[in-house]
Amino acid sequence: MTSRIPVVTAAESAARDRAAIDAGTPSRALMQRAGAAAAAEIARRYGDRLRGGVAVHAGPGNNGGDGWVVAAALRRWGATVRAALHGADEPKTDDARYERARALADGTLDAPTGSEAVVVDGVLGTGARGAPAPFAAAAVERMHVARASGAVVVALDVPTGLDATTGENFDPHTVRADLTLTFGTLKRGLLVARGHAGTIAVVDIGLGEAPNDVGPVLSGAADVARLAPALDAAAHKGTRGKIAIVGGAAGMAGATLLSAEAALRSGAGMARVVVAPESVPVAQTALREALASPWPTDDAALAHTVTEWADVVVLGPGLGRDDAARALAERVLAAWRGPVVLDADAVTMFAGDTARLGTLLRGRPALLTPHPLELSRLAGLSLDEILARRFDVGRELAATLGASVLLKGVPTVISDEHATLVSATGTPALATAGSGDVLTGIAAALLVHANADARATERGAAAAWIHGRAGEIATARRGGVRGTTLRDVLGALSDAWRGDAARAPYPVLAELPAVPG
Ligand SMILES: NC(=O)C1=CN([C@@H]2O[C@H](COP(=O)(O)OP(=O)(O)OC[C@H]3O[C@@H](n4cnc5c(N)ncnc54)[C@H](OP(=O)(O)O)[C@@H]3O)[C@@H](O)[C@H]2O)[C@@H](O)CC1
Ligand SMILES: Nc1ncnc2c1ncn2[C@@H]1O[C@H](COP(=O)(O)OP(=O)(O)O)[C@@H](O)[C@H]1O
Ligand SMILES: [K+]
Repeated sequence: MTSRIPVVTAAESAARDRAAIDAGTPSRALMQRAGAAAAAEIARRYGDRLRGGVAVHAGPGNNGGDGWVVAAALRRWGATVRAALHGADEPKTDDARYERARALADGTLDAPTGSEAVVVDGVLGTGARGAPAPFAAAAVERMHVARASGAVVVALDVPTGLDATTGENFDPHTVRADLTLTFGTLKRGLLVARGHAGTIAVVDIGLGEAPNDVGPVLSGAADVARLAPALDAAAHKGTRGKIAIVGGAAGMAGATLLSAEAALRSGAGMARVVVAPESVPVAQTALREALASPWPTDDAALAHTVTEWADVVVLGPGLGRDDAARALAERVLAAWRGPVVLDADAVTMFAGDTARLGTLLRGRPALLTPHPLELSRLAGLSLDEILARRFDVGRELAATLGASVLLKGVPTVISDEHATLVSATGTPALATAGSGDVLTGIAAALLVHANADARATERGAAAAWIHGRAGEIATARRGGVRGTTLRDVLGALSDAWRGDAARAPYPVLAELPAVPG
């Protein structure tokens, strides 16, 4: 059973299939495993609905082949199955032709009527190129109509009309699935286009252990549990770690406070916000658990409030980007040589100056947590380029900086020279101002609290996972995204840390919930 779940492009997916075939598993066996596992998952999840009939829409390639295996299996198990082949009179691959013939050997399959309670999308998978041709667009339209009248739509491998590599969609010619059963690997596009994929389940088809390369792999609850051990029974506030958060220009103290509270709710023993003098009184009143100090004006104050006090320093929340802020950031980074998290303004202020930032950061655990616009400014690349290369761009920059780069978004990608981790938890409830500050605080706590040999990249990935999971829990409690605030997310951190998310049984290797609107 695979433990590392690679997050792949369409080409990488095909290459992994080919490697398994070259290693001795016939392609037909892979197709049969994919189809059989998909049929079993459909029966397990939608057993009650099977009485309402199943429609299978098959395309001309191997994605259609998977569909014929599903059709045959569900019919054997007693469901009324109807099926249609789209785009050809005969499937175009040997395996798909064989599986269609096998499905029809049990008796003809009528064409779908549109009244079936379960619809299976086997029209296009990883072999799709560009916008769906008219035959595929017509099949997608039929699936939209069925879903609008109450059917559940299950996509095999990838929803038709979704680019498996980029997540680009061709709406209205892209399937909106309730469930996507994806085979052996997790396709990048599914993580970008969560709204189209529905629940995503990665199903084992026996491709074998993933190659141990630097390609992206999915982070999950098990990784967090492995990384962050329980707190010591004899812990005191000193051993639980002290986090100094430097930021909070006038009117922006809240950013540091959100970080501080998130750090305290993630295991840290003490948090100190180091803010503009006028922000000190408000910080003290707003978060009684935190210490508050003004920005240091001399070395003694810097030592007292930051360098000789902290275990981890966060730089950036609400810091501002003027000359004074840059001077403060340089002073802190030069005097403090321990673990740092750089966020927001502290990232942006080094725009076009990555060499200087690399000099300041090298030789210690360092995590940058930019959102795509911040990374675009820092790296001097367009926002479109960052988004198009979101799975790779952080690794390249990390090499220049000697630091880990956590690129926020849907999904979040955390990388250094040696590894790329992908965290795919969260809901749009997190898309509000201050959300990044909460993540920063969690990450800071994890720079103290984690197994000693864990790299900053792994700690950052765990932080992103916890942040997103807290967002999911808060959203579920509020019954939707609207009405959920960061206060709810902070309140859900304790449950996120318990990590008790139910795990789907084998052959599901990983499951990502449908994202609520
Ligand atoms: N490889 C394996 O061992 C395994 C693969 N598996 C399964 O196979 C899937 C990949 O199969 P695949 O490579 O046959 O591609 P697939 O997605 O069926 O599409 C190709 C067909 O669609 C056509 N087509 C292309 N673009 C189009 C468009 N825009 N609009 C309309 N048509 C378009 C294209 O036409 P052509 O370019 O040839 O003219 C061709 O006929 C994969 O997702 C998984 O489900 C599993 O069984 C596990 C083992
Ligand atoms: N739709 C979404 N689904 C999941 N996570 C999201 C979504 N929108 C935002 N997030 C997460 O919320 C955080 C937002 O951070 P950021 O953009 O820095 O916000 P801010 O600067 O306002 O604090 C990131 O961790 C991001 O991944
Ligand atoms: K499909």
